[in-house]
Formats: sequence, C-alpha cells, structure tokens
Amino acid sequence: METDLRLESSLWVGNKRYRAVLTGWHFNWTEVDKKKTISVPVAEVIGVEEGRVEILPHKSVEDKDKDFTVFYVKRSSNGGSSGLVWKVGRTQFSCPSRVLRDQWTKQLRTAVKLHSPLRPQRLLVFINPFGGKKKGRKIFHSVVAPLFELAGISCHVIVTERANQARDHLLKKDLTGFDGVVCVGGDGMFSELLHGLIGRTQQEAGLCENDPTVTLQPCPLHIGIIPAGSTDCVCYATVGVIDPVTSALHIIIGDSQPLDVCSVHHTSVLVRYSVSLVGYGFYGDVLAESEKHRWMGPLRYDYSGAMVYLSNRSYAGIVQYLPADPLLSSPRDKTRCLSGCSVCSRSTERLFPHSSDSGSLYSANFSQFNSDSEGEWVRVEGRFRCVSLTCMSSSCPRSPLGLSPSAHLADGTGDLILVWDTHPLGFLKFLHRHTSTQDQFDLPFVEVHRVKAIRFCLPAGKEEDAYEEIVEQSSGTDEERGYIETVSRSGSQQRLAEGHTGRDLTNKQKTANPFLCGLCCSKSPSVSVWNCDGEILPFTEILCRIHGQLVRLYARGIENSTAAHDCSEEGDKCERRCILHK
Ligand SMILES: Nc1ncnc2c1ncn2[C@@H]1O[C@H](COP(=O)(O)OP(=O)(O)OP(=O)(O)O)[C@@H](O)[C@H]1O
Repeated sequence: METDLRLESSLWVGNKRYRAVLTGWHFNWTEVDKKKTISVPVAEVIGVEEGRVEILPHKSVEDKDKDFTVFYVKRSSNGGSSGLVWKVGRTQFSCPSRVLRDQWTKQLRTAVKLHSPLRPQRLLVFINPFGGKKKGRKIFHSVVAPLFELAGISCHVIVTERANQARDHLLKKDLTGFDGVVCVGGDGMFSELLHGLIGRTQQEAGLCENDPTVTLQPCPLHIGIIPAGSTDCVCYATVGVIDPVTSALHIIIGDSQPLDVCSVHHTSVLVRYSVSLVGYGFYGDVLAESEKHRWMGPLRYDYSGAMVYLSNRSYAGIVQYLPADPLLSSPRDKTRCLSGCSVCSRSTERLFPHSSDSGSLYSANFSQFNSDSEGEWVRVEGRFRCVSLTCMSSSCPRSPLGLSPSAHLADGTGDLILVWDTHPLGFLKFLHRHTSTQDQFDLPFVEVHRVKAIRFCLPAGKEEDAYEEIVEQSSGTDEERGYIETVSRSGSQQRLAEGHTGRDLTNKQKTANPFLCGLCCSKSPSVSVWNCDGEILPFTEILCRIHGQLVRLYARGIENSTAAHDCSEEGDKCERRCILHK
C-alpha cells in the first residue's frame, strides 16, 4: 500500500524548483541543491485543491491548468498557553504538465483518506449566539465554515434560540448520517452536548442512567468544541489553547481524544454528568456567590472568591472513596497528561479489553464496574475547606497546571482533593499555588487520592438541618420548594426532557442555596453546595462515579511546546523526536 501511494517528481513553488515526495505517511518537498525540506504528515493535510487557491478572507481560485494548492496544519507556540496554536499552512505548487498535476492531487487525496479514517464528513453544529462575547455566529461563519468547506465537510447548523435546545435535539431528533456534533460556545454548551449524547446513547442501549452501578455505553459520535464562551475550560484542558482555528483543525483531521466522565447521583437519581470539577465548600460557595453578581461579568468570580475566602468557612462531612489501582498512576507522580499519554493509552486496553481498535470500542463488552473487583471503600470524616473531585487536570488560563496537575483525561479515574479545615493563611497558600508551579498538595492539611468513585454525606444529625436550610431559605414559591423533592422522584431522562438543568437551578439556588450573605452573616451555614462544572447542585449527599472514556472529543490532548514542535521548516535538520518524526 505504501508503495502504491508513493509519488515523486519535480515541482515548482514560485520560481524555485523542489523535489517532492509522497511516501504515504508524509508529503515532503526539498529545494533542489539545498537541504531545506518541508515535511507534512499526510494526516495533517487539510485539503488539496486544483489551481492557485486562497480561502481567507474570501475564497479565490486561479485555475491554472498545471497548479495545485495544499493546505496543512502549521504549529506555533503561543506565549501564555500550555499548548500549541494550529494555523493553516498553504503552499501552491506548479507541475510541468496537467497529467502530473492530476496525479498529485489524486494521490494526495487518497493518502489523506487512508491515513486519517476518523475525519468527519457531516457534522451537526450548534451555535450559542449569546455565549461569551456573543460572537459565536461570527466566529463560525467567518473562521470555521470556510475551513470545513475546504476540507469537504458538510454541516447542518442550528443557532440556538433557548437554553437546552442542543441537548433536547440530541436526545430526541434523528442523528443518522452525522459523524459528530460541534458546539460553538462555552462550557455550558459543551455540557448540553455531553448530556444530550450520553443520554441518547443510554436510551438507545436500553440502560438506566439512574442506576449508579450500571456501566454506561460510550457515545458513538465525537464532540467538537469551537471555543466562543466566557469559560472555555474543557477546550483549554483538552487542546491547550483557546483558539477557534486550532479547534476547527482538530475536528477536520478527525483527531480523537477519549474523555472520562463523572456521573453524579443523589438518592439513586442521576443529577448531572461532569468532566472537570465537582467541588463542595469553597468552590461551591464561590459559584453560589457569583450567581448573585452576574451583572459584574467575569469579574464576579474574583469578587466572589475574595468574599468567600474572607468568610472563612469550613464544613463538616463524611467522604468515602474507592481508590484506583496505585500501581497504574498516582496524582503526585509529577507526570502530565499530554498528547499521546501512555497512561491513557494503556487504560484504553484495560477499559476495553476486547476491542482491537477504537472503532470497535462501542461494540465491546464493558465491565468497568464489577463489584467483585471494585476494591475497598475508604472513609474519612471531619471539617473541610473544600472537597473536590476532578476527572482531568482542570487547567485553565489562570491555573495553567490546573487543580490536579497529574490527572489524566482518559484513564478511568478522578482525583479527590481534600482540604481539611485550616487557618486562613494556610488556605490562601493552597489557593495561590494553583496559579504557580508550586505543589499545591505539599501542604499538611491537603490530601489527594486517585479514585474510581466517591460518596459524600453529612455527619449524623446534620441532614435534617441541611434540608431545612435549603427549603427554608427558598423564596417561598411552591414550585421552588417542591423542586428539590421532585428531582428525587423523577427520572433524569424525564427531568432533562422537561428542561430542568443545573443552570435552571442556578436561579433557584440564588435563593435556595446556603447562603452567603457576605461578611455580615450572623449565622454561619452548616452546609455548602456542590459546584458541578459551573452548575450548582441542590443536594449535599451525592455519589460520583468515573466512567472511563465515555465520550470522545475531536482533540488530541495538550501538545506540549517542548515535546512537540513544528519541524516542517527544519526538515532533515530536526534532531528532536518530534510529533512529525514519530
Ligand atoms: N439561545 C440561547 N439563549 C439562552 N441561553 C442559551 C442559548 N443557547 C444556549 N444557552 C445556554 O447558555 C449557557 C451558557 O452558554 P455558553 O457556555 O455557550 O457561554 P458562556 O458565556 O461561557 O456561559 P457562562 O459564562 O454564562 O457559563 C449554556 O448553559 C446554554 O445552555
């Protein structure tokens, strides 16, 4: 096959003559009499067009008979971000004859098909016109759509008119013919896609999401994220940069990044899914407080963080956790989950032992939660500043290493971080370390455990108080008071279909949550709330389980700028074992 696709000839770029070679995996061209080679992996070719073609700002074609244009991924590092920015590289070639031109375009297109089988051909795109700076539509139509067109991807685009429209569409409408779904928006839009796709997949598999012991079926459709929100943390943590072009290019070349998902149950009812943070105490309080100050915009998080810190709260609780196998990895092993992570690759084999390739994951026989091999639950009780569970590092521009720097995207585990009650300066030190490279776990009041599941409940006697605090402080409408009880009775599918989500709760929680009233608060609350990927949960007692590699993103994890550089310009001189030379 390799030899079939090989093609070699002289080509001109401008007035310089090059020796061009297609070897199957790579397309290289070297200036004659000079050493400089440009090397592009075929899997990173975006498109091949006849003629001298431009796509941005507008498509133009000078259809010279003997010319063709190759578009490909070009990398550049981006000062502040942890990953690499991808740009569109473009080279226009001239051939001695039309026959040779046709041969080159045909061979290149065939090689692309062969070497990147997961490239999407048809996508369902949801644009949130109100996310972030309200630029979702513009970003999609001016930056992303021309690239998709170049790559031959057709899109069905839905501009949402209400919250949860994307999720409901995925739960109920015909999805035949789509290879993936894409959201143009922030973390809230991603969450809609996540809930819609997981719910749909379980419905079709006849599985009950309310049963926390059930092994959920991985979703067959990939998710793409074009960042256009005010919080784009999932994009940052899986790509390393917040850049629509980079994300669009990962979608085009069909990159595939599995992602663990945490299910959150309350009294045998699925409450939500999370991919980054499920946090009680400080992080719950900051979210609850910030919801009162939405008018401040993104500044509300700084303001609320300061207010909550100054209120100096800690909460009693009982945490039980199911440890992950310590021989496989540890949250303090100083590794980073980067593109091509070996811990995550080995986990794919462990989680899906009967599948020989990713394409057959979905028909494998899953047995992630076998009660015999589950292991022993560990129990701790005390007062905590915060209890956090994170399925990924949860890095973001403000905290480039994240809440748990060595957490993995796809190893079927989460990191449980317990911050015991401590004096205010100690806690400040812990918080400050999130923004630096200092080890935030190297503090006497902090513990971190790699886990498969956690349970949280209140100490005996506190449950009643908690319930009363929540209900009493509601605004008093029957609907709001009844809501907390209703959730316990209704199934999640029904609840999702009815349009209740954590975001709805957000407003309810403004009145029903416990209940920061700033520094003047006379009665310190005995319970906090859970922050679940930026949504408030109205329950304290929850059970969280990590479902290994439940969804797949069009991404490849963070390409570290030191481990992976763009050697397309260095050619043979590149001595590093970079991504292009693997
Ligand atoms: N047309 C719409 N009108 C109102 N809300 C919408 C619409 N489309 C989507 N939403 C909701 O808006 C929420 C926020 O969207 P998104 O995450 O895209 O932007 P964001 O600016 O990052 O949000 P935020 O900072 O408020 O979390 C999502 O939870 C989504 O459910």
